[in-house]
Amino acid sequence: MAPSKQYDEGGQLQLMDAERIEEEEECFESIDKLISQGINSGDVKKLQDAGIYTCNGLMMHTKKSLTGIKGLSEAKVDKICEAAEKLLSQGFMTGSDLLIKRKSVVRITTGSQALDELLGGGIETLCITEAFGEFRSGKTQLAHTLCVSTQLPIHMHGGNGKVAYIDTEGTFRPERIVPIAERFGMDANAVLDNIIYARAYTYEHQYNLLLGLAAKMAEEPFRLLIVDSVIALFRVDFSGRGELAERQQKLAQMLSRLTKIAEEFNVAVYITNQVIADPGGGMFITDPKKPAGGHVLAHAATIRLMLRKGKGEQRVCKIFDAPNLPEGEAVFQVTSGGIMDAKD
Ligand SMILES: Nc1ncnc2c1ncn2[C@@H]1O[C@H](COP(=O)(O)OP(=O)(O)OP(=O)(O)O)[C@@H](O)[C@H]1O
Repeated sequence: MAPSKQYDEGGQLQLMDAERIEEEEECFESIDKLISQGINSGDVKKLQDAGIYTCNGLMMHTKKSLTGIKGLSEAKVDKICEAAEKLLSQGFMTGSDLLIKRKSVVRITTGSQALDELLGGGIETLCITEAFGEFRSGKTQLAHTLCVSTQLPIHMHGGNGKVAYIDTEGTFRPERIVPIAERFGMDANAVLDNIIYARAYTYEHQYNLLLGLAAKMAEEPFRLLIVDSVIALFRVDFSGRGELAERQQKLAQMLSRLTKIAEEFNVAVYITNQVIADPGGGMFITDPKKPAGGHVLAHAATIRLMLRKGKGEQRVCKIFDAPNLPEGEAVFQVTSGGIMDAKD
């Protein structure tokens, strides 16, 4: 196994030896382990070529989709799934076991204590957090701050891991990372090296990037995936009412992929969303805006945050929907050093 990375006292990501990382990081079974269960390496390679790098990821595919992989017959797929089941204990678990599993959830600081408190500690791994709001409400600035804070060690409320950034609007600015890294006392170049970035131009490109990401996440310790914005390309590539059903179906597939990545690799998925006018909101609603993406997005995102502008550089975050967080709001501020607590 290649050497992986760890932080020194100053919070900087450093190379660490393979054994230590194996103890700490293994939350999935590599697909190579199927070979020890009698699956031939050629078939394992076919799975990898199809973007499946872990047994956990394999179990998230239906047999129908696996037999769609060139060279894998139904009989082979049955054998492969049986072998993967032996390596994993899927199926039912007790509530106590689940509680232990939930202990692996990492919460990554947003840079603002008030916002962290609202979120129960920060942005969680194992699920999707969505931020929606008007333009300039701070969604992308929060994404930039998370790019840096994810690399902090756990005891500094970071995620001790790398970041993958999919940008559909061309709004990522590496130069913004520099002052944010400096604010956290980190070396900006090292921080930038630990962010992998891709610009997506079509919804298909966006989906294919996610498939390719599994290979990287199986090899290196990632803790955050950002898609900014998740819906923009769908709104461009599908136009008009006639294409709405197809758009929602493709969007659902992509969101399902994001959920699986979150669970397979214990990463936090942070997506941004746009708002659309809500003509159904009625004349008594003061701000008739709602998140785009309809029910499909509403069901996929576990934690939904609504951002809006406050006075000056202040922004307000409201919990719009979350299974285990009380309703509430937090005020924060966008600064050159990223997201911080509001000054007054
Ligand atoms: N270096 C900086 N220092 C202070 N504030 C900044 C800095 N850079 C950006 N901002 C603030 O962040 C705001 C932009 O926020 P952001 O790009 O996160 O918006 P957004 O919600 O992603 O909007 P959009 O939908 O347009 O992408 C700017 O209006 C500005 O107020």
